Amino acid sequence: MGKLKTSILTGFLGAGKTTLLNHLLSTSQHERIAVIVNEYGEVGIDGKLVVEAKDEIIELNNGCICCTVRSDLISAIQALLASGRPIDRIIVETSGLADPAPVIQSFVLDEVLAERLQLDAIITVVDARHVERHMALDEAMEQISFADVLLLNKTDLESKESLALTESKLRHLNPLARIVRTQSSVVDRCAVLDIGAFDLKNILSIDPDILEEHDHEHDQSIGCVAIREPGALDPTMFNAWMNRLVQASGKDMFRMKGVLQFEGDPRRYVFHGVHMTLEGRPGKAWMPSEQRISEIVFIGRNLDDRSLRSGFANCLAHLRELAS
Ligand SMILES: Nc1nc2c(ncn2[C@@H]2O[C@H](COP(=O)(O)OP(=O)(O)OP(=O)(O)O)[C@@H](O)[C@H]2O)c(=O)[nH]1
Repeated sequence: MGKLKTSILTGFLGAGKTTLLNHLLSTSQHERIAVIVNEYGEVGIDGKLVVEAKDEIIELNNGCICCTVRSDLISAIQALLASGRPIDRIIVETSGLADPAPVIQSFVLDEVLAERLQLDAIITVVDARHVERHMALDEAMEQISFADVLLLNKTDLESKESLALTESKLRHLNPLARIVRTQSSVVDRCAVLDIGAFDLKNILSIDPDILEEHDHEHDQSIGCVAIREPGALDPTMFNAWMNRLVQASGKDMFRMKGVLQFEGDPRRYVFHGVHMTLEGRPGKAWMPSEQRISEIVFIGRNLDDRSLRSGFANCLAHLRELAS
């Protein structure tokens, strides 16, 4: 029995990992792909944004796959393998704050994973617009250094000159990785899957201690606030609040994402923020039988939990009526 190909998708918060995952799933034809999605926050949004229902999606939330939920990753994959379900490939999307080294370590050191899986490549998505800012953070640097393929994404947002400069910085940090420029993470599957690029020797040359167990810590000032709320939001108030929020704290607000219930709208509203860039679009309609709940996650530096919660509450339509 051949080993099951496994790819790790990594890249800093908001770089375009889920967009890439969706692209790979929607162009997968008959392949059966098991997807493991890891999110830092206790409310998992990515699982709801992954397109293909035919594929198996395992969510590992409330912690980073590189530390708190690392053993969950190993157990989830072991359970998947033991289930005997037919699978052609595994794709693991790490949280945007994950250090890839301990994740790689799990694939090399765990006996079951090492025997049954073949780590095909580490694919790192880089946000061309925010890469400079992200490079100040260890996690982002590690994600770039360990990559076998670097997707320089969001090319639509930057000039040719800026892209060339970023590419030379990436090349300096990781001379071995192939760099592919992308918009909306659209890439030829052959450039990222079944490329057999992962090589432990390369990884050991970057980090000779990678196979040693050692504790690592994330920057303690970076945190997460997650809100789940059944009340409908007033879209005008919500948009105004978001604009004020990014003006005031866009630098430290790394990521916002949510699936929201807007007053009078039969569809979900899918919302993304990456620093100052905000994007939203209507999503799937709510089913009559399901409870409509807005979920939003904020990840950033020195987040003010109380003010985010009260800002959100101020946008609730039923409170607006009470106030007037
Ligand atoms: N302008 C532009 N926006 C993009 C591009 N690729 C992705 N985005 C947007 O960037 C935002 C984040 O994309 P995701 O795919 O959710 O990013 P992610 O890396 O999975 O985010 P986290 O899981 O939170 O770390 C979304 O609003 C996307 O629509 C691109 O090439 N250009």
